Amino acid sequence: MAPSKVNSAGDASVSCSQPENGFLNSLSLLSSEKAVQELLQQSPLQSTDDHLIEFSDAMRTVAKALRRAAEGKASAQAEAAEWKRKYELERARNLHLEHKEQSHRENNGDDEGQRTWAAHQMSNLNRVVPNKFARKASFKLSWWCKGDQSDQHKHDIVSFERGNITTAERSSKQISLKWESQPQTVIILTKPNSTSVRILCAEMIRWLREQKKLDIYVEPRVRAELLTESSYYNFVHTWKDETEIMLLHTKVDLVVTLGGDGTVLWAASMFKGSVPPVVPFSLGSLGFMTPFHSERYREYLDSILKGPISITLRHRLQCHVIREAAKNEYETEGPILVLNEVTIDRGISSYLTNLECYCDNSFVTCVQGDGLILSTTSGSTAYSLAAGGSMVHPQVPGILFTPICPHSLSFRPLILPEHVTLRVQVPFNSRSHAWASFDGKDRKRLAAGDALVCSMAPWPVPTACQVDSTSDFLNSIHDGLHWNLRKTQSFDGPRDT
Ligand SMILES: NC(=O)c1ccc[n+]([C@@H]2O[C@H](COP(=O)([O-])OP(=O)(O)OC[C@H]3O[C@@H](n4cnc5c(N)ncnc54)[C@H](O)[C@@H]3O)[C@@H](O)[C@H]2O)c1
Ligand SMILES: Nc1ncnc2c1ncn2[C@@H]1O[C@H](COP(=O)(O)OP(=O)(O)OP(=O)(O)O)[C@@H](O)[C@H]1O
Repeated sequence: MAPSKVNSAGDASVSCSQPENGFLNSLSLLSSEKAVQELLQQSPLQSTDDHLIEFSDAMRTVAKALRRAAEGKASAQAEAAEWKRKYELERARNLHLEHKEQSHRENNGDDEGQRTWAAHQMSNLNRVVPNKFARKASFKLSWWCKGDQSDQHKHDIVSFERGNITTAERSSKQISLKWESQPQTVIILTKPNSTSVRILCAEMIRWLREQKKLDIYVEPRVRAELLTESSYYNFVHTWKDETEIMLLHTKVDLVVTLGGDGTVLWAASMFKGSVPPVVPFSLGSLGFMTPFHSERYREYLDSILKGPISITLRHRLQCHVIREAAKNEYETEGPILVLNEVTIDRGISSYLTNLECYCDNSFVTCVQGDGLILSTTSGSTAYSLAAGGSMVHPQVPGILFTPICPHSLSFRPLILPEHVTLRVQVPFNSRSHAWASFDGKDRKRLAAGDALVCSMAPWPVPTACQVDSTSDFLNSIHDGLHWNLRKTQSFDGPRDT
C-alpha cells in the first residue's frame, strides 16, 4: 500500500492497492496510519495558514478512518474464527452421534439395526416411566403398496450389488398401521373459543367412554369447561405441568384433534419427541391436514380403533437458535420442532433482511428481501405456497427453501434433500435484526451473529388418512385450494383438422 501523498494543489489523497478478497490489509492500514501521524507531526500546525489547518484536519479524519477500518477487520476476523469453532463443535457432535448410532446398530444385529436412533433415544426416555403407564396399546407399522403383500421394506433404497446400481425399492410407499393390542387411551385436543368444538368434544367424550370404554385426556382448560357443564366429566384426565406433558406420549394411544390445521400444528407441538397417531377432525375453514368430517366421527373412530389404517408420516424440522453470545454449544436454546415451517423474516424492521445461508459445508446464497421459509413438505401448501414455493406430497422427504419477496429477479425456490443441515445466519454487518417464527408462533429475535440451524427431526407426526396419503393430498388441493379449477373448453369452436 502506498503512503499518503500531498499533491501540488494541497489536496490529501490516499491511494491503496485492493487485495483480492476486497478487504484492506489491517497491517498495512496500521502502518499507513502511523505514516499519516508522522506526517502530521512534521507539519507546521501552529501556522496561521488556513490551507494547512484544513489539510491537517483532513489528515486526522483519514487517520481515524484507517484506524476504524483496521479495528473492524480484526474484530470481523475474530468473529469468523469463533463461528468456525462453533460450527466445528457442532459437526463433531453430529459425527459422534452418528458413530454411536452405527455401533448401536452393529451391537444389536440386523433387526435391531433397522430401528432408528430416535427410537433408541425414546426407549431410554420410556425406561423412566412408572409401570402404571405401561399399558399403552402396541401397534405395528408396515409398508403397503398395491399388489405387494410383503411387510418387509428395505431401508436402503439403492442397491449396489455386484456393481449394479438399482433403486428397485421406493421410499414413499403407503404406510399402514395395525393395532396389536386394543387402544385404551385417547387425548382430545380442541381449538379454543369455539362453541361447535366444545359441543362436539363433550359428545365425543361421552361416546368414547360409554361405547368404547376408553380413558380420555383433555387440556386443563377443556376439563374445567366440561366440569362447569356437568360433574359427569369427572373421569376425564388432564395434566398439571410440563413434566407431565413430556410423558404424555407414553400414555396416549391416539390423539384426536377438533379444529383446523392450526389445531394439528398445536397437537404436534405438544410432543417434543415421538408422537402417537393423530386423527384430525375438520372444524375449521380450510382443513388441509384434517380429512375427517366431524359429523361422521362415530363411524371414523370405530374403524380407526379397529384398524388397520393408512398413515401419512409427516416429517418435522428440528430447529436450534445459536446465539452469538453463547460461549459454547451447550448454551444454545433447546430444539424447536415444526410441522409446517420455520420462517426467518424482517419483523417490523423496514430494512431488507440479509441472511447468509449454508447447506452442510456449502454456501447457498444470501437472502435479501422480506425473509426465508424453511418448510417441510407438509408445510409446502401453507406459507411456502403463498411465497411461491411448490406444492409437494407430504410423504416426499425434503426441505423447501423458499424466499419471501426476494429483491432479485432470479431467486427461485429450492427443494433440498432430507439429510442436509441448513444454517441461516444474520451477518455482523446486517442493518437490522431478523425474527424466527415456528409454525407461525413463538417469535424469536435473531441479532447480528445469531444463527438458526435446521435439519429433519427424527420424530415425524403420523396422521391417520381418510382414504390414503395420496388421495387425501389430492382431495385437499382440489377442495381446499381449488387447484387448477377452470371451466372446461367447449367442443364447438376451432380445432385441428
Ligand atoms: N401468507 C400466508 O399464507 C401465511 C402467513 C403466515 C402464516 N401462514 C401459515 O399459517 C400457519 C399457522 O397456521 P394457524 O392455523 O396456526 O394460523 P392461522 O389461523 O393464521 O391460519 C393460517 C392458514 O393456513 C392454513 N394452513 C396451516 N397449515 C397448513 C398446511 N400445512 N397446508 C395448507 N394450509 C395450511 C390454515 O388452514 C389457515 O387457513 C403457519 O405455519 C404458516 O404456514 C401463512
Ligand atoms: N388446543 C389449543 N390451544 C391453544 N391454541 C390452539 C389450540 N388449538 C388450536 N389453537 C390455535 O388456534 C388457532 C386457530 O386454530 P385452527 O387453525 O385449528 O382453527 P381455524 O383458524 O378456525 O381453522 P382454519 O384456519 O381452517 O379456518 C391457531 O393459531 C392454533 O394455533
